[in-house]
Amino acid sequence: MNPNVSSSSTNNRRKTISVSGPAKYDQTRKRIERMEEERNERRRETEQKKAARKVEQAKLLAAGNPGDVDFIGMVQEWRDEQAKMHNNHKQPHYGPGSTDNHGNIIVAVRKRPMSNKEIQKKDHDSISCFHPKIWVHSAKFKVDGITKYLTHTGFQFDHAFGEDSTTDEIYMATTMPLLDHVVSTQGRATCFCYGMTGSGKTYTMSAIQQILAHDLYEELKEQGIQVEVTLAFFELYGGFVQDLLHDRKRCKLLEDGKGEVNITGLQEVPARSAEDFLRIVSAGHSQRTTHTTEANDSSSRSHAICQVFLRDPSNGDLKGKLTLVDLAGSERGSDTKSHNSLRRAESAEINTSLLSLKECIRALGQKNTHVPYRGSKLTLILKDCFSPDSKTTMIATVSPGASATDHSLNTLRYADRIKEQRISSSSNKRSTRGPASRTCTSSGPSRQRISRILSALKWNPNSSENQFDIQKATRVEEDADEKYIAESVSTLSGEISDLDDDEGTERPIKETKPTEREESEALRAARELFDVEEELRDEHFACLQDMAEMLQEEFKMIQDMEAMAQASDDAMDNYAIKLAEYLDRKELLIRSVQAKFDIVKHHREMNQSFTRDMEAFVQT
Ligand SMILES: Nc1ncnc2c1ncn2[C@@H]1O[C@H](COP(=O)(O)OP(=O)(O)OP(=O)(O)O)[C@@H](O)[C@H]1O
Repeated sequence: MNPNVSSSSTNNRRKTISVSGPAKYDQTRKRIERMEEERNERRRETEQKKAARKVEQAKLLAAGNPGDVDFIGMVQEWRDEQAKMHNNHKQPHYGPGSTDNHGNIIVAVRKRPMSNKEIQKKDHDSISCFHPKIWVHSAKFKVDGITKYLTHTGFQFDHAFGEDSTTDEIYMATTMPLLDHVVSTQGRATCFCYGMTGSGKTYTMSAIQQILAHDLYEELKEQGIQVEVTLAFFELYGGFVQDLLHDRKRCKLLEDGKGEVNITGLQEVPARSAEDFLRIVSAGHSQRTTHTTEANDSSSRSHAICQVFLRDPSNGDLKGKLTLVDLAGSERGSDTKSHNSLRRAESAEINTSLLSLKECIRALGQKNTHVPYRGSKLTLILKDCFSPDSKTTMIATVSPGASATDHSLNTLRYADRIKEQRISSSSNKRSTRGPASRTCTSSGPSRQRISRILSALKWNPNSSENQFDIQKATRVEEDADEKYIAESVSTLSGEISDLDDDEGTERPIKETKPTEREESEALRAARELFDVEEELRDEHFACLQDMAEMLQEEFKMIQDMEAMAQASDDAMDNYAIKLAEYLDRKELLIRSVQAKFDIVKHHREMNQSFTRDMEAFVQT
């Protein structure tokens, strides 16, 4: 025993030891017990999850959808969350009462249901539609290679239709406005269906044609318009125009001295009734060129163009023209690897024409005076569809399967680029909004017409789920004019006050203030420069994205070519065909950036001259 330590302190310490020893032990024991409990809890949870997963898997199997249960669960969870915030495409976004003003271009997307083939291949639905948005869910694995997660890429269009949407709804939102334009203004309008092969273009376009056939004659009768309806139906296949209504007779594409494009040999067929119309169109469809592709057993490898002419019965003068274009399915380079050289050349031509079409519609949306319609035969044929007073609808169709997400993303990006430009151009033109947009906002189909088309829909008008109410719609139609005027006045005053605010910050010295007109012109030039610079940046960015994508595909193409070189003498030929396609696409992309760059250059020069004038003004 240490003599320096008193017995009392030793006792105290003993006491402490004897107290803290069992307490500490107790604590440790409790912690171990808690850990064990937690582990058991985790095990129970895992077991429960496994059991639930099994039940879920069995349910999916019974429902004929044996896809990846984890990804399906994640997508469902995400949808449940979103459903709280969004509506499906239930409300009318067309007709009387619609406040949508989509201008000259309407961009819509349609997702088709999963096909039996996809279900058998254990694919799962990876696209969610909540009008006007659509999301593509990409299934990913973390670096550990086990943990699954999803990425969600969203797009917004004028209309987004899910697998439950009927073609009647799609018709009313996308094609009916075109028919109205053609019938009531004797104008021109075009409806395109675009998407990857097997995504539902032909399905959608055929159904639109069915409804259109009835609506057209009813509409002409209702409005008391006397015209002769004639149809031309042809396909553009491998660069050749073939008349589908006359045994696929080859026609010549000619451009006369005035720049008018004519298809010589193409014959119009009179369609005196809806039944006539349908019979002719169905005969045309049966003549289309189809082949089996990786993605579709019966893939249309041509662009099918159905032209509906309204002609003056006395002299044949054109009184309106509606063009319906079922575009050939887009395929990516990697999809064409198992094709022979002819099929690959076919795909290359299709892709080039689709790229060129995108550039033309974008130019139209931007109200560009130069539309690059010479980029392909397709756009050359459709030259008159790109006139400034024409209306255009683009329906992008997507397949829902997870195995098609890359394609779906491509399709949506394509459609988005068209819309993106349209939005920026319409916002540029905000201050010039006038009577033209008034027609779109306030006038719509008659009450009878809405009920006629609605009666074809599967909706029950009495159901509380259907927020479409004919009574209400008619009331809104009556109020629309007044509302339009009020809206216009308030928008205009908003714009004027915006301008005033900006001008306030620009005024440096009171005495040297330029006149109001000169100042607002300088401001407008500055705003326009800002807008076009932004457009150039967007264009450049999108071009780089496309180029980066192409770069990857080209690397793959070279690898494929090298691998094939040992097996086939065709390898170099195929490589050359694909390379030509890539070079064409790049040229188009560069041209579109160059065009934007030239516009910016022009605006910068204008702006500098304004600045010089303003400085000179200040100095005097
Ligand atoms: N909305 C839909 N509802 C039900 N089935 C659909 C729908 N859309 C497409 N399908 C079916 O999917 C298959 C492929 O459709 P479709 O032939 O229209 O595709 P596509 O895009 O025209 O293909 P391609 O470009 O290869 O010709 C068809 O069997 C069609 O019946």
